[in-house]
Amino acid sequence: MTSRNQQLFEQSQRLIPGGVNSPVRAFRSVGGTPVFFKRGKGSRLWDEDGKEYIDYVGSWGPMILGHAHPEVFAAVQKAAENSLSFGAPTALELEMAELISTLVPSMEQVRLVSSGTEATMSAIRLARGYTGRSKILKFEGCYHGHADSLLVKAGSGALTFGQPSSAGVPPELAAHTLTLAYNDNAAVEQLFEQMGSEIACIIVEPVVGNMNLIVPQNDFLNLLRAQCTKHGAVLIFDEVMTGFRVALGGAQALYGITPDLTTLGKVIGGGLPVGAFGGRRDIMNCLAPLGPVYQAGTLSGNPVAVSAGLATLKLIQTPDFHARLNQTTHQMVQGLVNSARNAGVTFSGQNVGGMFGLYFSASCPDSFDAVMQSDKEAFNRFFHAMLEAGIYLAPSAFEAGFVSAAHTAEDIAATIAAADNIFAHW
Ligand SMILES: N[C@H](C=O)CCC(=O)O
Repeated sequence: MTSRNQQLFEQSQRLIPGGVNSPVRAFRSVGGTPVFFKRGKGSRLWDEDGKEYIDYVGSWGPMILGHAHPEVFAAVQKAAENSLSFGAPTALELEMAELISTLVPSMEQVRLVSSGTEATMSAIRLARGYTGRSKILKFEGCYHGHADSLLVKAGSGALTFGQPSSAGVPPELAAHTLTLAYNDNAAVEQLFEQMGSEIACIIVEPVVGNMNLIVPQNDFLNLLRAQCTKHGAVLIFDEVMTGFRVALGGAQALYGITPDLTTLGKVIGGGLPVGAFGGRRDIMNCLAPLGPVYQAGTLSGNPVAVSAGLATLKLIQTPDFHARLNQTTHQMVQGLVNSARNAGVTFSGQNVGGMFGLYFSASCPDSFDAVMQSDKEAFNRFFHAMLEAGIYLAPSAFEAGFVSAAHTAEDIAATIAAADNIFAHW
């Protein structure tokens, strides 16, 4: 009998390209039918066929409190009663800007947008406008949303489908995007030596979550800071994924580095579409209406979305929130690593706070090349076996996973037990 998931996917493919509204949802690299979800509560999801899952995708990061948190829901309801949108300033967005500036002090000024892509795209334009330079530097396998300048050697879905650069990006524009290997200090130094005065900015995921999970090594982030300062380039930390997740103050607080600009998304909207970019006042003052860099948005600072974000940000400030999230995530990852080791399966894993990476390789990769060498077929097999067991992992070997505060000891034990069973029959 055809399941409702399958029926919905067949119908969707007729009306929506690939049947999905974002490519990574399509299960293309892992194969099979994407799951159509109907309901979520805490750490759990239910699909259209009524099957229950423990969720480690968390809507790709925003659901740090789990699904349908009552306080977030109440805040949304209250805001919605006053109107869904004004297209004008509100006290709520001021409250959000104040909170962001307090939690992420490098963000002296903030502008709200509606997605991570808008945040990074705007930050790049601002960096170019501020410096009067055109070239930008990004790192292979890092993904900063789908704006033209940033879809060059990109991670996430672009990498999952084997096309890390996109058709439709004019070559003349892509030529302004320079790419180097993440964690390659010598290459960065050499590039800045050769053409530092032409580079407007470096944009980097301080912990990469779009080519699986890669952590910065050998003082990489410090080196980026030093090179930008020396050559007058703007350092942009793309904290869309890491912001409020790896630590309350994001990766910049965890590693003690101050970027010039920061981009935020995901957790800041608590599951509704909010993004933000911000940083040094002198740079932010180049934005219209004060300065010559134009950036705008009809729904920017939307009151309903901002209220979900504010409620979420308030709840994650409770003492030990991030320490507990880190501990839960670490226990889950180590459980899977032990389970594979006991069965003699080549597997590794690591986490930074509530973000984790699982790899079918002997050790955790530290570069794009190392990730590419991991066993993708083994990942796909593991993914499907876990899905069958009711554990929902990201449907790609190139995406980080996420744990929420709603994940319980029972969830972790059930996840490890599922992996024990899978690896025992590997
Ligand atoms: N890695 C992407 C965002 O962070 C996954 C979400 C998407 O592209 O739909």
